[in-house]
Amino acid sequence: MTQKLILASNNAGKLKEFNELLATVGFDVRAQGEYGVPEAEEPFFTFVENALAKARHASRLTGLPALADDSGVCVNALGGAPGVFSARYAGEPKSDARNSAKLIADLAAHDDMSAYYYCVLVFVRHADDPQPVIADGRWNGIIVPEARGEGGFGYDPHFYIPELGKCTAELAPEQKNRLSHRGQALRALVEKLK
Ligand SMILES: O=P(O)(O)OP(=O)(O)OP(=O)(O)OC[C@H]1O[C@@H](n2cnc3c(O)ncnc32)[C@H](O)[C@@H]1O
Ligand SMILES: [Mg+2]
Repeated sequence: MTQKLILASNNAGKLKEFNELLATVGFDVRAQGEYGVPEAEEPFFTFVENALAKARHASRLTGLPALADDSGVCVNALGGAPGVFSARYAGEPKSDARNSAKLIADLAAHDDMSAYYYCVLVFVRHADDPQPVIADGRWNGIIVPEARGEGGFGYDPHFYIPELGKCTAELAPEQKNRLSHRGQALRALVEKLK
């Protein structure tokens, strides 16, 4: 029997990627929205604390194991911003387009466009699991002002990978999953669960 797993996210882009990434792993993956779980608070200043809060919240409300992702884009010239604040960088309501526009505007006076995507995944077997399983991944790139590509989500039209000559929104889903911060973190997490 496959084990049910709640994905503690309301981000459609992430959910799509997790469904692709987890397709081969023996879990019956359900989005927290299917269970009426509302968005968790993300009050912390570290990715890992926010991911743990999201995982525990979803697990507590469903009674099922949960996997949460906290991620963001960290720009070196901005001291790592927007970082944990990536989803709401341009304020509420969340908007990928406004977040990207703010990032480009903030970088206008800078020369160093280097950045990285960072992702922490936290898996809890139950809400009070004292041994959450944690894995992370990082993907280096360059922020470019001109949007390129239709794929992915978030900052992907502006996140350029020099080795590929493409922005991450121009990659096929399998290629993004193979290389991304999220793909790296998920493969590391699955190894730990074996
Ligand atoms: O908390 P949940 O419900 O999972 O959804 P969220 O969008 O609020 O997720 P986060 O709090 O982890 O914020 C992550 C943000 O970082 C950005 N981001 C993370 N991974 C990305 C990726 O693969 N491609 C583009 N942008 C990404 C994007 O703006 C996300 O909204
Ligand atoms: Mg969030």
